[in-house]
Amino acid sequence: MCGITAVILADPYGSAVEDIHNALPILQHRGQDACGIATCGVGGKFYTRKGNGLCSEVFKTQQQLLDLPGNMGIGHLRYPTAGSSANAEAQPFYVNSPYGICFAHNGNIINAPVLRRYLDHEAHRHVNTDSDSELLLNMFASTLQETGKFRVNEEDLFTALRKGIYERCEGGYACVAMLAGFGIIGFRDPHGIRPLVLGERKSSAVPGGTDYMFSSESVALDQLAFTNHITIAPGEAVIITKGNKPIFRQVHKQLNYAPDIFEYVYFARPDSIMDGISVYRARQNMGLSLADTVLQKLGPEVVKTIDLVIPIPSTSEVSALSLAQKLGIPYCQAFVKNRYVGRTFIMPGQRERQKSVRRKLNAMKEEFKDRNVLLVDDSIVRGTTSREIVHMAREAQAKKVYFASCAPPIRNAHIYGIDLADTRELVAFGRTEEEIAEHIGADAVIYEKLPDLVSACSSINPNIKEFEVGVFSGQYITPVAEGYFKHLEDVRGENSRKKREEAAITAVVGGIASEGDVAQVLERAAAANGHGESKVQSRMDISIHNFGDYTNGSE
Ligand SMILES: O=P(O)(O)OC[C@H]1O[C@H](OP(=O)(O)OP(=O)(O)O)[C@H](O)[C@@H]1O
Ligand SMILES: NC(=O)CC[C@H](N)C(=O)O
Ligand SMILES: [Mg+2]
Repeated sequence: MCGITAVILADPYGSAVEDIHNALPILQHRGQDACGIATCGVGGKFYTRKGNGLCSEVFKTQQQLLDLPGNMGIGHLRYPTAGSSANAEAQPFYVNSPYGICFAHNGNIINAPVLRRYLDHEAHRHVNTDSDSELLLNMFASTLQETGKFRVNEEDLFTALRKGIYERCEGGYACVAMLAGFGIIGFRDPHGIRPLVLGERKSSAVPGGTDYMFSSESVALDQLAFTNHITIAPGEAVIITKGNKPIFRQVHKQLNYAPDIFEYVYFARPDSIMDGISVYRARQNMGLSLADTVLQKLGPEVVKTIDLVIPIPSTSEVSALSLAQKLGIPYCQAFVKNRYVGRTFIMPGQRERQKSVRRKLNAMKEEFKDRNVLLVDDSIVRGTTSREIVHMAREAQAKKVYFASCAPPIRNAHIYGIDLADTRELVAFGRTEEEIAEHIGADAVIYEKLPDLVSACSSINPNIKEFEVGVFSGQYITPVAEGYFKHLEDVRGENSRKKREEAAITAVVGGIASEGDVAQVLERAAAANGHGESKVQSRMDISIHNFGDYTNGSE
């Protein structure tokens, strides 16, 4: 998941960067690695600022915003799922031909190697990075180029989207684009895997004029006073040109409407409505059904002995409260979160994630001491949080520690938006529930059942009958080409090799380690790469040598 937004103001002299810059922190939970804004000013000139870091780190001064003039623009927050986390892969991307296009993407393309080959061998376009988003942009640009026209119109754009993207690119995508001097575009994949919503606001400068904003989540529209939210349908594209009303077009026939259920579990903010489903209500429902499963699995006698239901801040708080209410057990926020530490799961690097759990959460000992506690989290993915948290509860002298997850066991890769090198990173991979409990140190682990999770969401909007649940079931909504998982592993392996080498060079140059040490550690790390537990050993070796955190998701 990443966060995307695009704005076009009715006022030709207005400044779109203000709204975009205000929207990005609201969507920050969708991507913490990189951030960027591109605007289009007088004469169709683009202005861009982007780079690695949070929004507040990339945009530090007022001048940096003043340097982005123009009444339309697009913004992006990145959580890398393809390519690397290099600065060069921060979005929006830009191509100068045809017409000048800026582009931002949320999602993951699963036939990237095919597209890359096509762009190189047949379309002869230069693709500068390993990002799948840059491929999408070039597929669009290359097809648009085929019109050979001096100036394009909306029809040409819809056709280029259909031929260049919908018919050739596979995976999950919600995108915004901006054509120099022309307008903005928003579109969504034919399954509606990734979200996109449009809102409008009365212009404060032009009587009768309307400003428009696309956003990954409705919460950004709410907070910036954009109303009349319209969910972009799967396979639908919307073009908004300067001073005009949006043109909606079903560019590709809607395949099965299957939003990614993980948006409701973890990605999205609770105060967003996605595909007509309130994330808050969906999480409440998850808590209610999980309460039933806890009762079934532990039995009423054990449940009676539980003193407290404790959420793992922040995402699980809504579900944990409804679970506690249903079981009639007191709810206690016994883990306190440091509000200045970001989301742990979407951080790059296992070492960073582990350190962050302890920096982010503190257990109030008085609440745990001599009590039986039921900890509730939205999901257990790598087990980084749950393992650490259970230890913290034990250190605080809890008696029994049960752990409940609002999502079922995750045993498969998430191919449309979670950065995982390989399924062996998943704590549930190849483990039974008992083994997972043992691994994280809990007395028992209770998981939501998949049909319960689906109905927690679909009961709110019965028009959405299907969800992308591949991460739980292994059955993905789009066909997955043979060799795709191997390709993912190779790309991530290659990235972490590069990072290892960079870290080693830095260590030698900085006098932290000798060349001999480095060679030895690199050799061991390379040999261990991809072989389960032995990776941990190599990671420890490297951290002993203080090379910094070179790991990028895959290790
Ligand atoms: O099993 P794991 O690999 O640890 O991943 C799952 C955890 O990561 C997420 O929390 P995160 O800290 O990212 O965000 P939050 O504050 O929104 O809960 C999620 O809410 C779980 O707590
Ligand atoms: N999380 C996302 O949506 C990522 C978008 C794109 N695949 C990237 O890695 O930059
Ligand atoms: Mg969490």
